[in-house]
Amino acid sequence: MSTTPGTPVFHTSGLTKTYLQGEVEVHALRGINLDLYSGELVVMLGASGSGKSTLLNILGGLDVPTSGEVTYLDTDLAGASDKELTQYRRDYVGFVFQFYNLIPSLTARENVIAVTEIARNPMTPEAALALVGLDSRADHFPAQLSGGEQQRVAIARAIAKQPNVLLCDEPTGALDSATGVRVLEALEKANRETGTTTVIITHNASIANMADRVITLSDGLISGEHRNATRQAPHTLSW
Ligand SMILES: Nc1ncnc2c1ncn2[C@@H]1O[C@H](COP(=O)(O)OP(=O)(O)OP(=O)(O)O)[C@@H](O)[C@H]1O
Repeated sequence: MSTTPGTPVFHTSGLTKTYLQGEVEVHALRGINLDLYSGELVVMLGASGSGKSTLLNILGGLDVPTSGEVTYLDTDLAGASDKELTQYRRDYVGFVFQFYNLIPSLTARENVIAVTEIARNPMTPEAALALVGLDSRADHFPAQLSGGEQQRVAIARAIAKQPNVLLCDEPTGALDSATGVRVLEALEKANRETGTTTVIITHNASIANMADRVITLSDGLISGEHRNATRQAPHTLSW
């Protein structure tokens, strides 16, 4: 299955990000021109330091660019205030990070509820946990779950508010291949069943075949882009 491009959700043009480390300027992004489309699953590849996290953080409203344009639908993310970015993240964006950031004293269900309580249009915590195959573990605490299961709870938490976009930064980075595949299956299913525009960043090229589209970053620039004819099921991937 492969989606055809629909409406652009994100648009960037000439996007740059420069960090100052002491006296030294680090050019993390050096002119990114990119459109991301509604409902697509994009894998973003690139070596360590190529700018993947910086780009994802700007798309997710966690950081702002140094120059250039970045819009989410009609919202200008480059010129938004902190308050507007907070609202944007709360209403539209789900994040999944390499380390799961679950609250250890809360069960899986309660970790999801922490988000659904403040969301505008959430699914039930049970539905979110069922989507990642963990409905039977809802009353378990993070310490009673494996790394892969904890990451799936983190995915349930991210998708429970039904975000328009799901941004995943190395979601399998801390996991072995078999466990990572189950996490990718949960992300693929969430994308397919909820239509959330999904970006997965990784340095692991094996993951690219599950995407509608693959974008490669090198040294702060897009160095490659291709569309897969079909999306390969995550269970066929290994590394
Ligand atoms: N807060 C910061 N302050 C200074 N430099 C930074 C900061 N964040 C990122 N950088 C630098 O910007 C460049 C791009 O970093 P970024 O984390 O976006 O790359 P990445 O492709 O996600 O790498 P990795 O795969 O290792 O996470 C790197 O040279 C990094 O050291």
